[in-house]
Amino acid sequence: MTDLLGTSEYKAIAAGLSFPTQAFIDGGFRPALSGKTFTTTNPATGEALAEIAACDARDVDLAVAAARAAFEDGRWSKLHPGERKETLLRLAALMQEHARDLAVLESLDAGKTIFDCETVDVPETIHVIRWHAELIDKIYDQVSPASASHIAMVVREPVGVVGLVLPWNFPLLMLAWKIGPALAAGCSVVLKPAAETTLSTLRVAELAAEAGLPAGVLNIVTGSGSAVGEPLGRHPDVDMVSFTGSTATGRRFLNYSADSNLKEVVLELGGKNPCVVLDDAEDLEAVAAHVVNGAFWNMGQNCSAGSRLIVQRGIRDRLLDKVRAEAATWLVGDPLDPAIRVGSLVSQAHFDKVAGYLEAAQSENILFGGRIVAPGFIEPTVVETARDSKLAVEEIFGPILTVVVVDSVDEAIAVANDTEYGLAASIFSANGRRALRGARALRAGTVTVNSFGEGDVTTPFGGYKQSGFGGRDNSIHAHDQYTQLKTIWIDLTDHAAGD
Ligand SMILES: NC(=O)C1=CN([C@@H]2O[C@H](COP(=O)(O)OP(=O)(O)OC[C@H]3O[C@@H](n4cnc5c(N)ncnc54)[C@H](O)[C@@H]3O)[C@@H](O)[C@H]2O)C=CC1
Ligand code: BAL
Repeated sequence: MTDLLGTSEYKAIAAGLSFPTQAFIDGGFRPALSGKTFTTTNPATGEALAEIAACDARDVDLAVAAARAAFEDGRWSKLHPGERKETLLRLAALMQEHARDLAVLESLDAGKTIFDCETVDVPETIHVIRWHAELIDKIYDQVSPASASHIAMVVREPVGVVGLVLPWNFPLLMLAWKIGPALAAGCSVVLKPAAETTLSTLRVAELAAEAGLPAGVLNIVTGSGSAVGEPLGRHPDVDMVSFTGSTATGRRFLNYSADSNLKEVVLELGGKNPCVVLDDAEDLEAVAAHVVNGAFWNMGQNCSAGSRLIVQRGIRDRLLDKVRAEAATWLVGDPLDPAIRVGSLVSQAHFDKVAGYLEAAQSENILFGGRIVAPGFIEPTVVETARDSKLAVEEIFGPILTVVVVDSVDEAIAVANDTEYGLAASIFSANGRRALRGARALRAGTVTVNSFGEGDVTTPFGGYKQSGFGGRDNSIHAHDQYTQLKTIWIDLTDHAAGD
């Protein structure tokens, strides 16, 4: 467990941080070709943090060309997997060396709590990079069950130049989920961070160069979705795109692919994830802790947030008492105070969106919270509502938990599945068979039983329905995104000898 510092010590670190602000292309930092920049701010204070290169399609072209050259000459793609592993392990070690600075940078740029950055985001990011590095020299190719006169091999090859487009809610962790398997597999990367949260990504690029990652293998193009994300999605020399973000933008990437070179597309999208608590659930304090963590962790800005509590009537009152008591312990405030669990929403625009839902909640049955604490800061809010209300149906991506009361297990499952999304779900019951039947019936990529979570790096993560498309992040299955299967069929017949 990380030893946390005091707020004043974190503020001192923040004041002394230095980090790159330009795009990282072909092994070096450079301004946007247009010379333009955009301002990134600390959403908790509104203060400007840095001016960052505002790239456009011409910078994307440069980055893709650098990535293609690196891929084709094999400076990374053709290395022995063990050599790629060593470089990625050096990167992980450098990130560990600079873990505290990375945590503070992440907190400043995203409004995330230093508690989460120190205890989850940064350590988990390092773990994920290490895990994929360690995996890559332990994956074997296959030989098929062909006849004695043939050998048929099924080999994995890196897919080529990959475009990775990141969201702002877990900037470092999503970076690791994507570059970990992509680089381990031997791909070259052109990565676009979310404009709101670019700084930690650029710092990792700097560390990757220090770790010995060859030039051109990891390129970071900074800027907006329309100026950088779209040209990357449409680029004819990008072989695949892996995207995490909203369902609306994910849909665009399918169009970009269809309109350009039919690049492969993997989408990890939104969610409105049900947390089902049945009448026979036990240890309601623990259940409430999971419910509150699921709903309010990272200010609810989590695609797998357990944002819909579906509770059986018989347990409603007792559970909600515990939920209220637990939510009251989640203090809202300065993200650099390690006692704080709810920091700032990521941006003014996102705050405005969530505040709109909070406004809608005022005409419902608010059971806890319901207030704006300060610009950017919304207190954890629990609101009972009809199953088909806007609050219960739409992805809010903020600290607002809806509660829907049901009368039976069947109704609970039906309400849980009555959504266009299917990313994650939880079910709480002391009856093992009932819980497992529920887990099988819930239409979601990850279902947790008697807990909230999204698994770890060892288990695949991705969605059913409009929560996902084309592949999975995490686990050995993440490597399927970044590799092609090639069949090599060898005829052993010696025609000259007649056998
Ligand atoms: N599934 C998830 O993890 C996330 C879901 N969201 C949801 O999306 C909502 C909107 O947030 P946004 O930041 O606007 O998400 P977004 O999906 O638009 O942004 C994600 C990434 O896509 C890029 N992008 C945006 N427009 C693009 C375009 N036209 N072409 C190519 N790339 C583009 C962005 O710059 C960013 O890097 C949130 O309120 C939340 O509901 C947001 C972030 C993460
Ligand atoms: N929870 C990890 C994936 C995401 O929220 O974007």
